[in-house]
Amino acid sequence: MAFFKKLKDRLFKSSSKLEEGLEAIVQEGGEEELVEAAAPDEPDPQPEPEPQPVPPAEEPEPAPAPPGVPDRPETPQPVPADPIPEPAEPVPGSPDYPEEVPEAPEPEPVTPPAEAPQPADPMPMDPFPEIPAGDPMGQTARPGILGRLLGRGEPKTVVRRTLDDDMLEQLEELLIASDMGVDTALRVTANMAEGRFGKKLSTEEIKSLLAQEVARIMEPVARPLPLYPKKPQVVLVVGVNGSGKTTTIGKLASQFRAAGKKVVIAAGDTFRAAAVEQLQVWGERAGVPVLTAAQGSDPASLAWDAMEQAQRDGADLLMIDTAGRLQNRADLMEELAKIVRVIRKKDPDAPHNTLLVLDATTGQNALSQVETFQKLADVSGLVMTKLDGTAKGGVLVALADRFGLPIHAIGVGEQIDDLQAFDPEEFAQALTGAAA
Ligand SMILES: Nc1nc2c(ncn2[C@@H]2O[C@H](COP(=O)(O)OP(=O)(O)OP(=O)(O)O)[C@@H](O)[C@H]2O)c(=O)[nH]1
Repeated sequence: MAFFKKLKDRLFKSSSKLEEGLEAIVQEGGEEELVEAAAPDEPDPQPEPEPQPVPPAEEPEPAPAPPGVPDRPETPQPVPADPIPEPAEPVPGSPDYPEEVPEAPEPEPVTPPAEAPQPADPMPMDPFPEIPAGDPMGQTARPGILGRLLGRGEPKTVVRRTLDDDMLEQLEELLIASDMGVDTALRVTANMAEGRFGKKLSTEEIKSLLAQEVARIMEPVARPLPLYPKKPQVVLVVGVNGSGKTTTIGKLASQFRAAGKKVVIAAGDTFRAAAVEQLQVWGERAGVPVLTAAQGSDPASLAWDAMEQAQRDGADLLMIDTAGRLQNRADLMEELAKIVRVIRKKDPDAPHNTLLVLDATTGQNALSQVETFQKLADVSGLVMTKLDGTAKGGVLVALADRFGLPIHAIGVGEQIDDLQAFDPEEFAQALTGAAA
């Protein structure tokens, strides 16, 4: 599936929440204006995003689905029960002459007719029939008809609202409610307003401005996991229990393996049998060996063994899962520090990456998790999971704005291929619902 479509589909909760909010703000104080209908036969620009796979190997994506759906022909209007009185009797045989004179108007209050009656000659009130694909009628019809069929020439309206203090305040509130955080929401709205104060804006224009601002903030942090010419490159994976560490390790392992890399996983949360089993399942799925140790044994000792095996096997990548018990931070800090001390005996530069896995559904809580884990470990980058099915996708903007840590990937589902490289523009469009 095209990356953009997938992300947009999966982020629909965040996007629809923002879209609805923006729509409501503009409708509230806006005025309807007449606009020229856009020429529907203009070429629709369809940028083809080239998503960067998380591992270095290119994962070709099929062309994305068109981001915008062209205007559908007008929905057929049910013929009013009381038709417009005809000034004169239509002549039988004339195009206006109805084939059957109805006995009496039959209102259908519950279900509209599947197909509105189609008198021989279309009148202005007639529903416009759909043009079947390839129907030459669409080519040969009179320009007026074609224009009408395609919606051209129809008077269209758009609601625009003047950007004033009230509207700015509402926008700020909406962005805060979308988990962007107060500071980021203020900065984003201020930037959106710059040079536009007192101007009239439609929902689509605001969405597009918002998407630009979001993309600008996200651009510097969209960085794939850096790969070093080190064997093995050690990736320590940290995060609270349930954030998606195991799943992310499995997905990453699978992608790296598909890119031709040799991967070893160490199940470093030795206290939780379920966590180890889960990692073994993912290792199997990814076709990658998972090193485990007896329950309750020292994770640092497992890390040492894993380092030895990875070196022996000539592995490119060693991913070490860790415990996520924040209840006892001192213990966790010591455990992580010990793992690092031990692997540094084998490679003074290890771990080369310390990935913090965050769960998007926790919203603003993700910010405090970053702060906590930065104290516990030397976090080098983030993976944000569960962006599908949450209305809290805005937290990623707050994270980028506040910490500037690289976002290496995002999780958009529970399947093995549901880990995507982070693309700031596509994310911004998916989040705001702006057209590409
Ligand atoms: N929808 C969705 N679910 C995810 C995603 N990533 C992980 N999950 C689910 O989140 C739950 C927790 O994921 P785990 O990978 O087990 O999390 P963990 O951090 O390893 O948790 P512990 O094993 O408890 O330490 C599982 O049910 C996963 O299927 C994602 O991107 N989207």
